[in-house]
Amino acid sequence: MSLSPSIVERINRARADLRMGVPVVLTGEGGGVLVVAAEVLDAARLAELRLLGGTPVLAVTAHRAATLKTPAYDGDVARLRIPADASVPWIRALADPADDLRAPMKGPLLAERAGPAALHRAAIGLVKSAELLPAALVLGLDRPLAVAADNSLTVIDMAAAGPMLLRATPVHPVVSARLPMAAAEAGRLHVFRPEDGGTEHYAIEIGQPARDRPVLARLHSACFTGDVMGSLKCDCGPQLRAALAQMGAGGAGVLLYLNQEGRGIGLANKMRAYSLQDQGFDTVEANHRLGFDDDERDFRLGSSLLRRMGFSAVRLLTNNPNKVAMLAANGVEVVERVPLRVGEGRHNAAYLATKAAKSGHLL
Ligand SMILES: Nc1nc2c(ncn2[C@@H]2O[C@H](COP(=O)(O)OP(=O)(O)OP(=O)(O)O)[C@@H](O)[C@H]2O)c(=O)[nH]1
Ligand SMILES: [Zn+2]
Repeated sequence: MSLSPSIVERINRARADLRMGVPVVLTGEGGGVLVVAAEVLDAARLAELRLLGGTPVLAVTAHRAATLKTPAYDGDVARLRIPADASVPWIRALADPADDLRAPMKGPLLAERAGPAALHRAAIGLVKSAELLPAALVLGLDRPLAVAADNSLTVIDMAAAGPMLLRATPVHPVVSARLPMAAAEAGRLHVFRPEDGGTEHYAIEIGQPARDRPVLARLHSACFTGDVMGSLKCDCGPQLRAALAQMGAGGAGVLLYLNQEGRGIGLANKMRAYSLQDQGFDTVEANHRLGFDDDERDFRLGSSLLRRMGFSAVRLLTNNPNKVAMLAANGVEVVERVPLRVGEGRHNAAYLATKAAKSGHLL
């Protein structure tokens, strides 16, 4: 076995680089490109990047391009040309909708149509998976490997990385220990670690549920604001507590606490979405203006964890039919959907109505 990092490990290293503002080199169809996450771009790096020659573009999603009133010629992606005199705040404003209403962008923005966009799409995928705004400054390189070597940059070969990014990351148990809780004294917390070095996820097992019968289960996505701070903007905190209480009362259950904050966009982006909601956009529109899909979660994770724990059938506490469908599609039978309607109030009524109207949540 080699001591050098595998492709999966290099992808994770690239995520860390991108979060710090360090460029990453992607190679594949169309040669090679240098990528910097727009959110953390600074003037010094932009100046260095310009010295390499060529015209950088900002790769954004079609959702963000629609907000910027620019056509997305590459389907789900648009490549916006960055003028030679563009400043860092100007580039950031293309990526970040915070000031869209106060200072509408001065157009017209020019989008590239020629050439492949596969590496641009990959760049967006990488910055997104690093929980940054989905926008990347991308510069085509004539000699990508030489630029990477000269500057000690991480290189990701997309031919090797692509399949890795598409598959569900395997998760492995790390430790478990007894955890008596107010809702259930017979609790146990299991920690699972993904193989790609990403965030750990937790399972709370209540009682000793039989593995050969459907278990009362909940897939709960992390919500720091609701679960911990008691936010009234969503129903997550009351749902978490009600699910544990129901499992405690019945003597058995399993609650997966999945670290997919903000439907998979991370807390910083969720707070950006909240700020847009204060400007009048609903939860789905806010995600789109930021450049995200409505829901960026990978629900395959829930089925992997359940199967890893030996469960193959569940009675699922949820109002979200996508969770039911994704479990079924990934080898966990949902014998019953158990509705979980709690915590509705003045501050979250519109949020819940939008989820029902636009995201298919059941009332
Ligand atoms: N992006 C975004 N995420 C939000 C917002 N409000 C809550 N969330 C996140 O939405 C997720 C809600 O998770 P869950 O309660 O497990 O899922 P759900 O899709 O509502 O389905 P059920 O509760 O099972 O019916 C959490 O990750 C929250 O952090 C919002 O306005 N924007
Ligand atoms: Zn919440």
